[in-house]
Amino acid sequence: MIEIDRITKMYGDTAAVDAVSLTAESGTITCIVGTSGSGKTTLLRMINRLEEPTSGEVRINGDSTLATKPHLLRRRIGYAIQGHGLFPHHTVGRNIGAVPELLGWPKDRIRARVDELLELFSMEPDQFRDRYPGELSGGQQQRVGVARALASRPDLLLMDEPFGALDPIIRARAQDDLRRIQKALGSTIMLVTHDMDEAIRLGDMVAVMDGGKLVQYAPPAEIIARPATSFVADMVGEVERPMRLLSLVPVAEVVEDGAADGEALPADASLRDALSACLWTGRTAVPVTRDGAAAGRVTLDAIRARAELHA
Ligand SMILES: Nc1ncnc2c1ncn2[C@@H]1O[C@H](COP(=O)(O)OP(=O)(O)OP(=O)(O)O)[C@@H](O)[C@H]1O
Repeated sequence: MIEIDRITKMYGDTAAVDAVSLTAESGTITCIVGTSGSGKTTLLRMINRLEEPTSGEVRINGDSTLATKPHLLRRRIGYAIQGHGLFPHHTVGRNIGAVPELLGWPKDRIRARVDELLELFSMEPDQFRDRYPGELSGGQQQRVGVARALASRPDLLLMDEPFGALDPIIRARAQDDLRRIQKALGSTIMLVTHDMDEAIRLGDMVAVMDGGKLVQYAPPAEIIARPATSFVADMVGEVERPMRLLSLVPVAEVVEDGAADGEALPADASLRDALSACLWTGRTAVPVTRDGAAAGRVTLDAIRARAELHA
């Protein structure tokens, strides 16, 4: 569990981060979202003490980060930034194994971990282990950067706009990969982004920052349905709220008995996908499959009911 307790950073008379408190459960993703200058990066960098707080503290599994020397703390906390920061003259394998090497892991354990991570990130170890960063695409470099941050099984992974440099299609894939890998490894992640879509898509919890203050800390569905301030509402975007709500609900939640014509959707597709399928085919229901077998249908009425605000 990560507890951020009234943490503040002053630059002169200005609070870049103003008494922010939040608790993140282990094994979850927390997305910190806000406009430029709202204090997101400063908040993130106070967690691994790249910035020292003016006041307040952070506890990781109950221990204050102030009790550990910063360089030792940073070995327990992974850090991935936009542009990945790989060592250009080291192979992919050495890049990923950098922190385990610092921690003195035996060579065969490092090698096994590097291969395990490459496989998780869908990069064939034999093909990629000995390449140099310059021989990879931008998306592959970014994956190696995240793999490196995860290599020592850190208590916590901090990510600052990790997908900022990727084009939209690769970015969506990178987000899906991160979600899958986070679930597989049970990692705890805090991720900074200025993109509300990314925060909603990735976060178990979303922390919205404005002018150094935490203005809302809630699950994505609540941020969309009940924005705490007009700033949060603006970030969510009024017109897009119904579509955003639909994108959070799997078809499985509203599937009903019965048949429908047309191409079936898997039960883990979102209601946004189902709506799109209905509109595109001009039908009022789409069939649903689970593990390849027919599982019923989802109707336009059921989708509509979930897109309306019940606030
Ligand atoms: N070293 C510093 N000295 C003085 N002011 C600083 C310093 N670092 C950050 N600030 C100020 O603190 C505020 C918060 O900055 P921060 O980088 O945390 O914002 P951010 O939300 O991450 O923005 P961005 O998305 O643009 O990176 C800004 O007003 C910034 O100018």
